[in-house]
Amino acid sequence: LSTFQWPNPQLAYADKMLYESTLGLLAQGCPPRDNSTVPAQWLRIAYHDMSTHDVDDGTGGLDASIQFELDRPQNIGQGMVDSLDDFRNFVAGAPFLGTADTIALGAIFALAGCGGPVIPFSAGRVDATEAGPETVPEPQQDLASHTEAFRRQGFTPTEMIGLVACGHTLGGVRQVDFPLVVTDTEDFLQTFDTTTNFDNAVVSEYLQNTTQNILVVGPNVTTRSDFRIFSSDGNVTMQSFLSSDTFNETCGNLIERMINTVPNGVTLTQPISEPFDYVVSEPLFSYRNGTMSMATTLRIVNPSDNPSRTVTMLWADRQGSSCSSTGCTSPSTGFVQVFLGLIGDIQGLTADRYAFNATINATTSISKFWFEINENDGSDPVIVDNGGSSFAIGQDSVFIDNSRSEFVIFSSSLINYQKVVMAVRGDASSSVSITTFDPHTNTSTPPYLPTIITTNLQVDNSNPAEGEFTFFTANVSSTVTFLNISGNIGGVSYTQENFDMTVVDFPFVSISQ
Ligand code: HEM
Repeated sequence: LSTFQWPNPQLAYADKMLYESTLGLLAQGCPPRDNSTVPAQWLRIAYHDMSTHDVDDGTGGLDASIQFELDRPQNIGQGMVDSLDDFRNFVAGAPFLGTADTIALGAIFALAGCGGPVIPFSAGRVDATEAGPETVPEPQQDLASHTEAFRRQGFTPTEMIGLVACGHTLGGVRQVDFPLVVTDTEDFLQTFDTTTNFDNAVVSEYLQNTTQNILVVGPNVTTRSDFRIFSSDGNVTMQSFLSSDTFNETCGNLIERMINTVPNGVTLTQPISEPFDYVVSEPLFSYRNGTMSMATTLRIVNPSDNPSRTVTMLWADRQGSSCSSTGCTSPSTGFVQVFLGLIGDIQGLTADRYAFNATINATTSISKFWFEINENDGSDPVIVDNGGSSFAIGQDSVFIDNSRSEFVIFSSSLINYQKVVMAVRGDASSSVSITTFDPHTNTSTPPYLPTIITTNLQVDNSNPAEGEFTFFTANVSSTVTFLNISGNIGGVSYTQENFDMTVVDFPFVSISQ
């Protein structure tokens, strides 16, 4: 079983972006853009970003420093900006999954979208805050410079041949950006091979001398860098790539290493090569009239087609008094099919997401929950209990009230925001603050840097105190993805880290203005 110990917001979110973000769909079918293809642009930016790595001192690598390097001739091209726009528009960044991780995801989707190998995804890259060295190889440089550049990036001369052939199976060279390479001004883009897909045509056409690859046969001999690299070992490596299995396997391995090349000290997560079997979403609490409710969901991968299946949430209270030893139970309120995106489609995987909305006595509350999946066919029910420890609710004294909070929309403009209402088990002398992570900056050009703001909440006059609870509030941007909560009630501190705002279900409130 592919699983992890909950809570692990980083692994859960990495799985979600790999399997449930819409980014992959932009690469599906290897679609055209700017005379090239979307995946070609995504693969090129991944290589250029990684090119800053230096094995000798362990600096640079895939770190999104490309965002600060776009004015360099080596990084010229509309594809760079378009790719960064795709990444920010189709993957909502998180404190533990930033632009560098998204560039890595882009490379994975690029290969998969064009029929190439599926490579595993590890998250955990750290976004740079400044430019790296100017170390992207350029076509006019000689073989010795390229061999040294790849050595510094961590690749042998043979791996250099592989990496360049694997990269140059997609896309081509644009005339406007490289007029000294593509001299015919009628030629918008000179593709590296005659197929759009990720395949070894770049190799076979080169070996058959039919290639139109401008970096092999271009009019400018100085910029025939692919020729110099491909032929550097007497074509031995290129010959081996005539086997598409060898080509695909080598490319998968080399590009996986390429996207996992990070500065020393950066630790990547375990590689995700299949969706986690059971993923639980952020529990969402509400309090009203002496009763708490908790909504959550459970994603189940590859469920059999069984209409008799029942999925039940069970939980234990905080004192052990109101629930029997087997726990309180709440049946699923329904399920939806989850589309596991480009990669799930290739892997032939499906998933269902079961929803729960448990009604909980606010005084006895909840300490942990777990699930039972019963196929009702005589087989033993499956217990999903986080490896035996259940899914623990750390504290129930300070929580975002999902039904009192609001998603506020001004009908006259595009501006909207979220009114966060925090339920605090204490009086108005309590204090509570949130630190919000918003992956969006107010700029329309890279670098796209996150905004992190700490806000003290105020007593919410529109939600008067009720039962043991006082309500506090603050408005946050509509694009906040995660937040940390820190409260103090009568001198006792309560915290919750990485509350997932991307799954909240705040009621919509429209304000006409
Ligand atoms: C000596 C090494 C390399 C040189 C000199 C080189 C040079 C170039 C040049 C001049 C272009 C044209 C860019 C444009 O017009 O937008 C290009 C495109 C491209 N390169 Fe490389 N490259 C090298 C290595 C790599 C590697 C290692 C990869 C990835 C593994 C890669 C992936 C790509 C891709 C996918 C494109 C097509 C981009 C598009 O069509 O939008 N390149 N390369």
